[in-house]
Amino acid sequence: MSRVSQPWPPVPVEPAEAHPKAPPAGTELGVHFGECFGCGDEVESGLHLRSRVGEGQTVHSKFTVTAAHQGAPGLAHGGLLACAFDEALGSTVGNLLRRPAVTGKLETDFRRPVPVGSTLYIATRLDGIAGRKIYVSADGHLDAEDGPIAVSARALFVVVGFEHFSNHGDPQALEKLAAAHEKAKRAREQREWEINP
Ligand SMILES: CCCCC/C=C\C/C=C\C/C=C\C/C=C\CCCC(=O)SCCNC(=O)CCNC(=O)[C@H](O)C(C)(C)COP(=O)(O)OP(=O)(O)OC[C@H]1O[C@@H](n2cnc3c(N)ncnc32)[C@H](O)[C@@H]1OP(=O)(O)O
Repeated sequence: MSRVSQPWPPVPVEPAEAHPKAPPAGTELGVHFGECFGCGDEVESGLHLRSRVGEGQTVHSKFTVTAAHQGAPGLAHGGLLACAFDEALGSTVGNLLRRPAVTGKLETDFRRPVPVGSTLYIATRLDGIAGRKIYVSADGHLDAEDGPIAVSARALFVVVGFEHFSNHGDPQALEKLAAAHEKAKRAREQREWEINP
């Protein structure tokens, strides 16, 4: 079977311009929800993925594989690696475009094993927009930002109304997301104050 994939994005797209209020390059992005398995600080065995805005339409994320993330002995579970990419890609869409969106399709290429104890550096870019459809892709580098690519992913996110989360999930979803957003903003201001008092 060939590794050659279909053209990407699969449909004609407009360039994805960052929202005028998108956080600038260098900004450390906070937890979007404390109970999120991908980034939440309240989930002990979660991925605790952390992200920083890069230059252009990019976000740089990283997470360290622990014993809680194993599939085969000593190796990361592929589904958890896919989760890390869903989080990194979703964070890129949400923070750079500031539009609520959910994953419609997520494709992963697993190229090298990812051992427990290694850190995956995930570089994500916005590839384009077609109406409500947002195309985004990422490479996961092993143990360094320029390390070998262990996993690549590409995804379609579909823009939804904020009511998607309260109608289909927790009725308090919007309040919980807003509270997490405020907490992340305060933490960011505190960090900036410590760096530039
Ligand atoms: C998650 C938190 C978000 C919080 C947002 C708040 C603040 C944002 C700030 C920061 C966010 C930070 C971090 C976020 C981090 C992680 C994110 C994790 C994301 C997830 O983990 S999220 C869970 C998994 N996700 C789902 O739970 C989706 C279930 N699903 C549905 O809810 C519907 O399925 C939906 C809404 C996708 C579409 O439904 P719909 O009825 O609204 O629209 P429709 O079906 O018409 O699709 C419209 C156009 O997309 C095309 N299309 C759709 N799906 C396609 C597919 N699979 N392949 C090819 N094309 C597809 C159609 O073909 C059509 O294309 P066209 O317009 O050209 O005809």
